[in-house]
Amino acid sequence: MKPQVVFALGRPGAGKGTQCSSITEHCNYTHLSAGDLLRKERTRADSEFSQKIDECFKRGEFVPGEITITLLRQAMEETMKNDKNKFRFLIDGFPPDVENLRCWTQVMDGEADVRFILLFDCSDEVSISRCLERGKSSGRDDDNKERVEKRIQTYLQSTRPVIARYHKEGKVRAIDASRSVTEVFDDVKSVFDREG
Ligand SMILES: Nc1ncnc2c1ncn2[C@H]1C[C@H](O)[C@@H](COP(=O)(O)OP(=O)(O)OP(=O)(O)O)O1
Ligand SMILES: Nc1ncnc2c1ncn2[C@H]1C[C@H](O)[C@@H](COP(=O)(O)O)O1
Ligand SMILES: [Mg+2]
Repeated sequence: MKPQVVFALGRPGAGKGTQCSSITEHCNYTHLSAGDLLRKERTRADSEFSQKIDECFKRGEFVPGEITITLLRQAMEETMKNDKNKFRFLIDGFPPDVENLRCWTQVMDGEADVRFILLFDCSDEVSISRCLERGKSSGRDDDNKERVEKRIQTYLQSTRPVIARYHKEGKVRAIDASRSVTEVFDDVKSVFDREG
């Protein structure tokens, strides 16, 4: 089966990771977080990509699409090799910019279908307050006010153009992510029920 992909995008702390975990429990989707795959690869001593990933993270730049897509592709192939029924993927935090989107289109068009984009919509205030709260226990070095504000600016400048492109194709399913986890998930479930 050709992989069926849903991208989850939204401001930092919008709840992408939280909702994606629930989706995998209720629907037959495998959750892949681009950020988590990159953070893991960054620490692998034998990785051909770790140095480049480290440089990009330190500079606050996005890792080139070639690397991120290689990791996503490996994760998808591994999942499908273990269970051929697992061909539905929920990819969280990707594509973060038009360069990564261009690369995805070049490499993956024909190999995977992008079904729709789940857009978790919330204000800057909600984004900041959730990241700061998460920062009390997450251990993530980007969960502080300065870095979150910078990540919001990057989201607006770099990720919004990606969303605009998918919007033109009628593929964006926007959800008000500022409500409670359960209320947001009710809407998420409705989207998956409708889209199949
Ligand atoms: N609807 C919600 N209401 C209140 N808190 C929430 C909600 N959804 C998630 N949270 C909490 C859980 C986390 O501590 C924090 C951020 O959620 P998380 O799912 O990690 O966001 P995210 O994956 O979109 O952020 P990032 O892009 O930074 O990884 O907010
Ligand atoms: N190419 C990339 N795709 C997604 N995320 C990337 C990429 N290059 C660097 N990153 C960084 C940006 C953020 O620091 C994290 C995103 O992780 P998240 O858990 O979604 O906040 O990864
Ligand atoms: Mg996340």
